[in-house]
Amino acid sequence: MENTCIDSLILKLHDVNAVKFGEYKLKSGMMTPIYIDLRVLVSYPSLMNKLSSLIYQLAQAEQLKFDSVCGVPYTALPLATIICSRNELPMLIRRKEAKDYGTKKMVEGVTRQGDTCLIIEDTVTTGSSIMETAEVLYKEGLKVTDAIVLMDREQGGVAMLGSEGIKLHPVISMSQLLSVLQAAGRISPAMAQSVRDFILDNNTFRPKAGNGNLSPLAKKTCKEQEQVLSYGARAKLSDIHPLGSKLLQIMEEKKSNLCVAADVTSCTELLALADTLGPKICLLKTHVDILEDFTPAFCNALKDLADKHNFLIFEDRKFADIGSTVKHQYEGGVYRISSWAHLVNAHAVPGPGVAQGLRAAGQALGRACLLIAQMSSQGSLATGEYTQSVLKMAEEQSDFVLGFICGSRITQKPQFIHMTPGVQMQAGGDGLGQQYTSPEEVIATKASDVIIVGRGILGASNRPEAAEAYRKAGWEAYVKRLAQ
Ligand SMILES: O=c1ccn([C@@H]2O[C@H](COP(=O)(O)O)[C@@H](O)[C@H]2O)c(=O)[nH]1
Repeated sequence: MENTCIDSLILKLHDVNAVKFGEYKLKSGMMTPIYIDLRVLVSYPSLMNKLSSLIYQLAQAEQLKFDSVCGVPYTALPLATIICSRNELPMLIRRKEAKDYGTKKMVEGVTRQGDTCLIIEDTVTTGSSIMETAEVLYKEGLKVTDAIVLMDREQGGVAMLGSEGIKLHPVISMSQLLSVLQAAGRISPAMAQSVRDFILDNNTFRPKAGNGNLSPLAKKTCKEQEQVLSYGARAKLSDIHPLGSKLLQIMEEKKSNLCVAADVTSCTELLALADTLGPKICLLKTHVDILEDFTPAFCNALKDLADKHNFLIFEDRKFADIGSTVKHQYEGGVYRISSWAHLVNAHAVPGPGVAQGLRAAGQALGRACLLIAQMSSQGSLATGEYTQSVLKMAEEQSDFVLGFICGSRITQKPQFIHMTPGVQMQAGGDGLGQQYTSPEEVIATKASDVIIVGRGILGASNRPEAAEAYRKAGWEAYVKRLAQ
């Protein structure tokens, strides 16, 4: 990007009164001798076009990788619109307030879990407006790694956003603006110096001491560290559920993050699967209610195989009723699930009582549960704020909830284990709503911990060979994530 071009745009910004000197109040309440008012830009389309081009050139020069662009409302919205329209990039619009009808969405546009969104902002002082937008995008399951700002006031925004894991790229800095205006005789050297002094004296960023003081989003900065904790290291965490610790140890020992979804309808076939695939898996997932010849003896035989091959059993029961009912369903009836399944899962729809009911029957037996935070099926309603509420529910009951069924990592807390169904070597679907993602994408990119594979293995002509291919792919993706 040429400086002469930026210099002339700075002068143009001054011409149109987008840069004002005097006594002004900032969003934070702080009084400032210089005010940048880029709201006026909408009245100067040619200037708006040029500034939008500069922003996009910077994104290209920095080789930023993103799937969509979101302008911080409202001033940066038209800038983002021009950039996206001219370069045919998908755009997202962040609402400042949810509609009270229709979808009630906070983000308009198509969002896909794990996608990266580039934020565009007009002016940054503290960085808080970018952070507010990032938080809304995080809730939609998006990642934000970079933001571009037209005008950085150099008062701590870069450092603050950096501490939250977002790299801020300024097009114009306050120092540059002051130098250009001074050189052009638009402001006196004394004025330029007094503004410089103000900027130096009013840095808004104070790094917080220690991880414990970090905001939830700042903890996201520790994301990389926590994602790269090995399964073995996580197994030794003091606050991990004992069964979570056991599972992580098994994963480390067997070099396997593969859970087989043993969706077959005969006990004999299921037991044969458990015996042949047992050495390759950390977890075997059942749907006991699809077995046509279920007998209580089957449960004992399965438990023996789990001991023989050192894997855990996960009954994918998806409990979703009031606590009292799920307690009966879990420990009673024909299946007596709590007596043989190490792990079960539950929807969070009924509220915390569902996990309380399961805990009442399972805790004394050393069992644990997973909450369903997201689903692999097309059009799933378990997204955004729902997923965040599931996370909160899990945090409040972490003595019994050891992790999640999800499409991608939803929390950086290393004691929670993330398990992802809808996995096949080739992305695609099954015609009934199931959507598939590859082991590499699930573990290395989406930072989940366990791949759950059913038909990718069951439909293969050689099941042990297919299971080995999935074990290897899942493990290699994990090793890659550790090395990132
Ligand atoms: O969101 C979810 C939750 C659970 N499942 C279960 O996982 C397996 C997937 O089987 P495939 O043959 O690999 O499609 C199956 O038992 C589902 O009930 C899920 O797919 N998605």
